[in-house]
Amino acid sequence: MNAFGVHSEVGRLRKVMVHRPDLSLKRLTPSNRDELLFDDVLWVEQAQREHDQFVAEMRKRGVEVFHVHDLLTKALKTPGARQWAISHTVSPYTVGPAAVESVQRALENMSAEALATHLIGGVTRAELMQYADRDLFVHSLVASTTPDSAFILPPLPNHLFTRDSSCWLYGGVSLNPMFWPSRQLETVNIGVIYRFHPMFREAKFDFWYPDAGHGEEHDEFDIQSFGRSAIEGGDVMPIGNRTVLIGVSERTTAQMVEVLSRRLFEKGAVDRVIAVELEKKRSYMHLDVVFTFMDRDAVTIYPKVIDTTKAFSIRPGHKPWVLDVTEERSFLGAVSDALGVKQKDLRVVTTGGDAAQQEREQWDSGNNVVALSPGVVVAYSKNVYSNQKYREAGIDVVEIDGFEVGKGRGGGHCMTCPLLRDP
Ligand SMILES: NC(=[NH2+])NCCC[C@H](N)C(=O)O
Repeated sequence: MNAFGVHSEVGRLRKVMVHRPDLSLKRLTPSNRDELLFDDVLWVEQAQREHDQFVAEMRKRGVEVFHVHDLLTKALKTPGARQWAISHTVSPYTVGPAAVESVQRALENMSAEALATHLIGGVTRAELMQYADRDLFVHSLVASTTPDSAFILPPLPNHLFTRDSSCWLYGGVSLNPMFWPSRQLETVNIGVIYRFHPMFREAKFDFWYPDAGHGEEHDEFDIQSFGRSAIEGGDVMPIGNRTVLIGVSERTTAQMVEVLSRRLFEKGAVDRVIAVELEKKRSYMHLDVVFTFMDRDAVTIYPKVIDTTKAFSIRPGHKPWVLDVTEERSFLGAVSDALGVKQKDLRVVTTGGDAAQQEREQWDSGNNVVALSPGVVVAYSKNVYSNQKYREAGIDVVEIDGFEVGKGRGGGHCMTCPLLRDP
């Protein structure tokens, strides 16, 4: 068995990457939380307790859990990693041309652990000055006009949602160009992990996107080339049977679905991509907030969105650069067809309660469950109406608290990046 690869949405989860709330979440304030895509500030210690509970439930069931901060610290100790991380994070685009050199030098002076902390948690001018030369002030307008407590490098609180910055599709991984500027640097950190951490360096797997190998010798990864072509892992699901579902959403463009589909077809990794169109709206920012799998033949849906959505199947065309795109009669019909389940046998469980309760629980990630094995899912305890329905449908629901961690709008599915999962 390969060390990494994700072959379904519900097969036994064996390895997963998560991010424990840390400095980056302490940086959230009422004035920056909007731009940082959080609906409120968090009580970070409580968020940590909730996250620890989530991790404990997974470990109890045999899942090997890796933390982003640990992986990044270790990766940064590999020769070349520090330089790659710093040069991809600190550019004229992030700190202004005049400060690039001094900020890079300052980060060079940090230990691997401190560097990981600040690549995730951002760095204020005051913090940076502990590591930087005084000439930073003389040359940089950015440094001169940034107050001490303001950021020279931004915090990345959405690292909490490891689902989005990268995603595994069968035997390879995609490092995703993310839609909002406030999330784009996450992919650099995650890229450092996959490129330089010994555990990944020693493993055999493909990079679906960008098309690059391990390490600095294949360095096509350039944050500044991120244009309109965005994709986020919350929209992407390898459901098995050589099929991938991808939401075309606020965060994932049709252009990028084509790019990734073509690449997966060229590499012979999949035969069919089902693209599902979602309204571009914060509450439905990704496919996985309105639709997730609970069992081989069971899904949870937010009916208001899924009942009316359009879906298209994309298959390899007659020439390598051509794609065959056909509209499906219904999204759930296409999903059952791809799974080899008769549509009438697909168990579709809707968000619980009346219309108002459904809207509230969808907002609180009631449809965003993560399966640990077929029929066993993790869900927030606050979604009482939905959880009860899942149980009535025969699903084993493991409840965790999500009062604080949920404020960024994500549940168990968003907070996990599966690294190894059975078919
Ligand atoms: N896979 C997901 N649904 N992730 C949720 C991401 C939430 C995050 N605050 C954002 O807006 O980007």
